[in-house]
Amino acid sequence: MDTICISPIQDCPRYQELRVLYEIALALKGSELGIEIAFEKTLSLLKRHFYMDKSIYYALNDESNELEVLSSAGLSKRQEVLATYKVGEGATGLCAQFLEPVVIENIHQNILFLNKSCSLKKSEISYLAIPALSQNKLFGVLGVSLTQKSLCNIEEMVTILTITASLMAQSQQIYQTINDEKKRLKEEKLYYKEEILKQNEIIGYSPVIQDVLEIIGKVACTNSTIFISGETGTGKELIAKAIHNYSHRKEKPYIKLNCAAIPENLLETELFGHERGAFTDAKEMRKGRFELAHEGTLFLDEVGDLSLSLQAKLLRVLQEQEFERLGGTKTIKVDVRIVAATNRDIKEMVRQGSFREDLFYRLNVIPIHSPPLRDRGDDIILLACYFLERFCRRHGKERTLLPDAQMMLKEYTWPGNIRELENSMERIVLLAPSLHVNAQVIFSVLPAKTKIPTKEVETKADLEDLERQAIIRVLRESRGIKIKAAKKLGITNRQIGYKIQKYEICMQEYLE
Ligand SMILES: Nc1ncnc2c1ncn2[C@@H]1O[C@H](COP(=O)(O)OP(=O)(O)OP(=O)(O)O)[C@@H](O)[C@H]1O
Repeated sequence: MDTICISPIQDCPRYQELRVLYEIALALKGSELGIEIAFEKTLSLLKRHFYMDKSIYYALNDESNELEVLSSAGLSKRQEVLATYKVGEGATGLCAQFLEPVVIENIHQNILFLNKSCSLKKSEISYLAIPALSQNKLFGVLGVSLTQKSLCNIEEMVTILTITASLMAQSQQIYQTINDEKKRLKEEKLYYKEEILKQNEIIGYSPVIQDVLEIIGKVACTNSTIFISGETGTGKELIAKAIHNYSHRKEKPYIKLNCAAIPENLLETELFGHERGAFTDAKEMRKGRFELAHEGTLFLDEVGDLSLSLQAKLLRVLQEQEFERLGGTKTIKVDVRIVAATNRDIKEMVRQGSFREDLFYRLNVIPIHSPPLRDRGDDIILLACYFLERFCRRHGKERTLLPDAQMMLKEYTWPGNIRELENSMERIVLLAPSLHVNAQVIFSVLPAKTKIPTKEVETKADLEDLERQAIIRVLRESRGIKIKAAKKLGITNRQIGYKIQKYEICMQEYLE
């Protein structure tokens, strides 16, 4: 009986082709991390297995509409640069133009084979250009040149190369998507970083704030303790942050503790931390703000609210730069720069005995006074415009301050200082009915006792300003009805029309 001999599957040419495709798929796996190496492997696999002279992957440059070599097996770096084709140019370009494979059986006798890389050898016979498509979009062209040794059933080769080109296009697409996303996130990060920096900017040109900025510039890079005094909302925390940001500690932590916001019994733990089991709820060891601020800056806000017993503990840390966690015996050494602040009259507290004198002198090494807003002159308008712009951007609106509105802002006393101005500007952006914000709008957001300012009439401009304000007031009272307003003012309809035009009064604002 004849024995049937079954050849091992490895000897079957189909199996070999599948094997190459399998290896290509493996090479392209993980190509999102960097496609150059994966593509190089792929092209080398093709070249080696099918005895090609060279295999090249051209990526489509969307902007220039050119095919540029992304990776190759068989070309030198110089040849890669030379081998750039416009879409439609030569066999490679035609393949990209018509999104179809282009087969040149004899490259030595075909004008479509341009040989721009100047790398044509006698051994090369045929050239195949295959479009690399993913989701019907062209990403590039896979070009290979076959030799006498290449096992050449051209049709089969086109199939294998079409599968390979498609896998390469998909890899390129994923890689590009990830790269674009990374770029977008990087730009976004930069934008937010700048925004945060902008929000930490101390705005102001008035002499009083310039003095503060000068002191910050001089002392930020030292390790001296700083004591910031000033009314609520004057920017004491902003000053503390600026000191940290301008110091050599800026890359280290900036830690804040508001001494007034934490109950007395918890404040000690907040400052110094606690060991596990120090008290009933202490299930884990916890570091305090002093430890967290190691090598950085600790901002003690409302330090005037510390109890006398905590003042004594704080004094010890400031003197020795060491402490123990609550319930612990280990001494912890820290290197922390202290910036303290209060809006209370600390000297008076020292006189009355509610703030330790020795602690006050320890903290008050470099005193900085944050001036109230009412003393900052034109900075009020500068800050108002700064906040107006910020809130307009945030709420997608457009608003501008008219001169009478600016005058009113300047004349108000701002007991809540810059914080009050900031909040008022946000309300104005949200409530102002139209682009031009006038004194009436400001009046409606400020506390009731505020008066619409009246100015002495000295010049023609003052007189005109007064006339403008009177017309606006009457227009508002008349709900934008011109004839009614004219009657109230005792002028004709034509006269009021002329003045509305002259003073560029926006009627839309007063119509209901
Ligand atoms: N010169 C300034 N330029 C821009 N924004 C400022 C300025 N001063 C203060 N601000 C802003 O005003 C608000 C209040 O400032 P901050 O919290 O620093 O005041 P504070 O004096 O620490 O207040 P408190 O005494 O209530 O703790 C913050 O939003 C801050 O960004």
